[in-house]
Amino acid sequence: MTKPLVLKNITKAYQDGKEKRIILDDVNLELDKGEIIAILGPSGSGKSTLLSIIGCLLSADGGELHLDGDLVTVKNAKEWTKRRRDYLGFIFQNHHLLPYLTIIDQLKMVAKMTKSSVSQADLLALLTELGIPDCANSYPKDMSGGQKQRAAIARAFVGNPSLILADEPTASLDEARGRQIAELLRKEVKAKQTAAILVTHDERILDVVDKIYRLKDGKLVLE
Ligand SMILES: Nc1ncnc2c1ncn2[C@@H]1O[C@H](COP(=O)(O)OP(=O)(O)OP(=O)(O)O)[C@@H](O)[C@H]1O
Repeated sequence: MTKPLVLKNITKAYQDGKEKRIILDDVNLELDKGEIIAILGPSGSGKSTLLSIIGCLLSADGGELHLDGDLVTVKNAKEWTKRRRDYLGFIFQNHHLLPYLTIIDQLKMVAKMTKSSVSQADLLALLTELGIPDCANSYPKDMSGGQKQRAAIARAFVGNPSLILADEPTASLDEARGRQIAELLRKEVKAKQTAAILVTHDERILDVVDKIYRLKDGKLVLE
């Protein structure tokens, strides 16, 4: 079975004055379809760096990144954009919704960009699954933080990506809403058999994930 993500011996270092600081030191990771994992680690441990490499936003110094069986070697930005569109969905700490489009129009735009043949009814069904059918024609400014994050999850799933990358998706929400968002994410991952990586400091949501990894001293370790 093709895995949504395989990382082999990923390395990354940054120049710090005259010194080279190793941030990722032979990181290996595999995800199966329908698997949701969390990556924890103290501030500065390299979580964003790792997520950026997986998200085709930053090149590794060494190692291999395979998305859905496709080896991503090209450093050409056009190829990266295509990889992001074909394989990935992103969820950020602060929703990143467009202020000037209604939610349904934002979903339609992603459907068009990813060339996926979803109907308006499919998109409305997705919003219903996420508990915000009434927000279809709303603008982000008229929605609560939790509703916006639900819309951001919906947007990440449009186009059926094989892997969702979520960077601190609950950080801007209170405990109850944070949990609801994490549980919804898990439900969608399982229903759609997408894989997902949650980078988080939020230890309260760790029971929704299948596996917990910690990034420490450049190494990714399974708990
Ligand atoms: N472009 C860069 N040039 C030099 N150093 C960098 C660069 N980007 C990140 N770093 C350093 O690499 C280390 C890892 O940063 P990264 O942002 O990946 O950590 P993080 O675990 O995501 O932290 P946080 O939880 O605070 O977001 C940090 O020490 C940071 O200062």
